[in-house]
Amino acid sequence: MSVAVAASNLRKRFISYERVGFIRKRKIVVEALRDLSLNVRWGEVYGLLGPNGAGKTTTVKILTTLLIPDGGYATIDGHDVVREAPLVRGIIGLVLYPDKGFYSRLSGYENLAYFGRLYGLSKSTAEAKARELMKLVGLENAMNRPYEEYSLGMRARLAIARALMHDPPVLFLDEPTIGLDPVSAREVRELVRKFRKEGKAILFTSHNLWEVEEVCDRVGIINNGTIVIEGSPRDIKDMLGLKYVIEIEAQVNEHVETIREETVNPTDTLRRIISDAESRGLRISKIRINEPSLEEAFIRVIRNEDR
Ligand SMILES: Nc1ncnc2c1ncn2[C@@H]1O[C@H](COP(=O)(O)OP(=O)(O)OP(=O)(O)O)[C@@H](O)[C@H]1O
Repeated sequence: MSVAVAASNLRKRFISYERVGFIRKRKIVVEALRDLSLNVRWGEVYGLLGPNGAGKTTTVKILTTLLIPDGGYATIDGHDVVREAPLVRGIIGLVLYPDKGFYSRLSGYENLAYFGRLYGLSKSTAEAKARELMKLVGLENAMNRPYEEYSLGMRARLAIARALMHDPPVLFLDEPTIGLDPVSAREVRELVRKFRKEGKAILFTSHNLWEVEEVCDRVGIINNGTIVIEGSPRDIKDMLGLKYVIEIEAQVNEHVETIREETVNPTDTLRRIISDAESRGLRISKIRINEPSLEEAFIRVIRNEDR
């Protein structure tokens, strides 16, 4: 699988001011990114996780040409995000939270058609695409209602539709399910899986770790501006040595025995427990395996880092 998004040693500093007393201000330097590197492959959903202020949005903004890094470089399909910014904009779709830039008096459909024109589509193509995408994101019944009347969930769906107007092969979805009800959030996850199947590369951020675990092939946990651990959710749990809990209920005649073991290697442990139970003439009636969650991994990583 080749690389769609490549970031190498990205650095970004913000100069800001904090108040000291009523009038005086003191200059502060915020190191938002410190040598951040990551790759997203074609046909992959990459989840960027991190606590508030870790640098996720800054990373997304650099990769989508909205911010210029102070150091390092990044490419999208081999094109430099700074030197070839206009070209890069043509091959990426972006959903940024909170979404901005829709025209409140225009309908959802008119907004999409308008952005389609900005992407260089002809009037008829933009209108056809707008109709198709309103349907895809489940807004066909609200096509002609003004944007200002849209609920939070409808706005989130429209933002996804806008990101798809020019059919980009690379998608950046910054908290695309925030504020969505469970049914709508599931529909968005299904859309993301559909895009992956089509071979698109998707960078996804969310604070919902359960969701990230369900949708992402690989995850990078970012803290204080750099990736501190990366891999599939399973790999990350293994790297941290998180324990699975295996519980087995076994019977001999009327007697029920519960065997419970914590392990980092569930396959081998399960095999051993089953063979021990069988050699003792026990009949296994229930097996339960509790997998550690990505949330546990996340908390472990961030706590260790902050120590
Ligand atoms: N324009 C700016 N000026 C000053 N500081 C900024 C600016 N934008 C971001 N920062 C700082 O950079 C750091 C990283 O911010 P960023 O928005 O990338 O975090 P994040 O991981 O997306 O956080 P969240 O999960 O809260 O959205 C934070 O300390 C933030 O205060």
